[in-house]
Amino acid sequence: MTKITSICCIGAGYVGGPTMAVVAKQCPHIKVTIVDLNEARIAAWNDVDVNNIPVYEPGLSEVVAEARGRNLFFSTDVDRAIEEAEMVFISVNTPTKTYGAGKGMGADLKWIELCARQIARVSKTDKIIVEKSTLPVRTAEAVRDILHNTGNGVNFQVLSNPEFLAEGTAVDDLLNPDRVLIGGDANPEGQEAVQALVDVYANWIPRERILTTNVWSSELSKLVANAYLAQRISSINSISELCEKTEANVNEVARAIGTDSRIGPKFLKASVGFGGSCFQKDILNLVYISRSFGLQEVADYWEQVIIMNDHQKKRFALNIVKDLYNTVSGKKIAFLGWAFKKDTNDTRESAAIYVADELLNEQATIQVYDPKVEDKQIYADLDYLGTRSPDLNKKGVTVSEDPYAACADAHAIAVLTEWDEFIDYDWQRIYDGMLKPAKIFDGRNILDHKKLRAIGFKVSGIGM
Ligand SMILES: NC(=O)C1=CN([C@@H]2O[C@H](COP(=O)(O)OP(=O)(O)OC[C@H]3O[C@@H](n4cnc5c(N)ncnc54)[C@H](O)[C@@H]3O)[C@@H](O)[C@H]2O)C=CC1
Ligand SMILES: O=C(O)[C@H]1O[C@H](OP(=O)(O)OP(=O)(O)OC[C@H]2O[C@@H](n3ccc(=O)[nH]c3=O)[C@H](O)[C@@H]2O)[C@H](O)[C@@H](O)[C@@H]1O
Repeated sequence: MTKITSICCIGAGYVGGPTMAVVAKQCPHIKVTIVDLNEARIAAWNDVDVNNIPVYEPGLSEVVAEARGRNLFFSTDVDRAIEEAEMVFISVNTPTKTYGAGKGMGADLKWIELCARQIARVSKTDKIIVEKSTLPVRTAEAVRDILHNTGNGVNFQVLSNPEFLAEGTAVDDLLNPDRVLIGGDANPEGQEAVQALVDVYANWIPRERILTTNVWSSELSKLVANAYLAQRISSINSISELCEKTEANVNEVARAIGTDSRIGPKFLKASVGFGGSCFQKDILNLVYISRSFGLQEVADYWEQVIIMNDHQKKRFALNIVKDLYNTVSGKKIAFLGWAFKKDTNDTRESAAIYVADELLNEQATIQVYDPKVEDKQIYADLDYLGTRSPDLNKKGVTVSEDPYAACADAHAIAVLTEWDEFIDYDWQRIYDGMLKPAKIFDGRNILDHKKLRAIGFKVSGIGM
């Protein structure tokens, strides 16, 4: 049986970095090298001040501090790390395609293919290749084909090992996962590779939580898990709109249904809409795959989750306009939060971007405060949409490092991210500094609405 002593991970992003740092922490006997083409990113992972690592996750800098230099290494020398490793994880980005067939729907697998070709070219010894990126079902077939047809005659086993961590809780999720999923071939070589990876995780995860399946079930389960989670959010968000028409309260409805053990309480928090790099991308991918097999009804069913989410983001923005007497032109709206959820500096597909875009179309001026997101990221997010010139985005949006300054002289505040610190602000002070009537649109239902109303705010939540 293969006992793994050296691992390479291609891709030092939000998944590769935390995942492999935890593997290194929990397995001091395994040398883990994380490689990336992005030199700035690797330099940041190697920064002498461990607080400057490029991914903000509670507890991550401590994990990196413990393992870095001992058995955890970050490098741009991709070839060397592949060559030295017995097991190579591929954890590169797999975004939605922006060109050609499947544009806007299918996953762009060009980085996966580049990795496969590089591994094939460089490898001089047998290796286990692990798909850590989220991939369309049957991608392993293509990876295997490239490895076997362009390699140096060495043996490769391809496993699927999708990652289920959520940002903001990545370290906890990795240390104590609900399950780890490993898909491999049924033949003896495939099963030996599966066992080698099971043995890595078994260093800290109880064996009964390590599930093994065939490769295709594993690849597909990742897309389905994200689709189910996102579907719950779109479902409760659809009900939030009905609540607003009927004087029902979506928090009460969520509690009432969530206490049914068959439904369960998680992922029932109505919001301004889900964001993050994966839910939308993975559902679009599922829709695209279904359509490519001619499964129109299946595709339409899942696509509705995205349609509902887009509606929720737009509805939030348009409610602000409506409530501010049908015009926000020249009015200042303060945004509390830009990240797609709390405890992360990640802004990919954040609802805040789309809400800002709608309000800028209405000629609002926006001042953003987010405890972890830098101004250049905010402008990059808006520029990426291509709705208006970078100059106009800079004119319409300013970024503040102080929440009180961001809210000063504003007509309204929109809460876009559920950062805990927002709850405990001195709301009287904020109220005093705002134009009246002072309005709050709580896109996360996190603030104490009763208390705010007592101060004098006009408060709108989601679904109430
Ligand atoms: N972000 C998340 O919370 C989760 C993401 N995933 C999946 O994990 C995968 C990676 O996601 P993230 O880490 O968020 O992406 P990311 O964009 O943060 O990181 C990917 C990294 O791969 C590097 N890269 C791309 N091609 C390369 C190559 N040929 N050689 C070396 N480096 C290369 C890029 O420079 C980048 O730094 C995606 O498939 C995603 O769907 C899965 C679970 C959670
Ligand atoms: O594949 C991925 O990338 C990951 O996607 C999600 O993780 P993540 O996007 O990091 O964060 P979530 O906690 O799932 O939140 C996603 C979005 O939904 C929103 N959300 C979440 C829960 C809820 O009840 N309501 C709600 O609006 C969040 O604010 C956020 O914008 C999944 O939870 C992970 O299991 C998965 O590994």
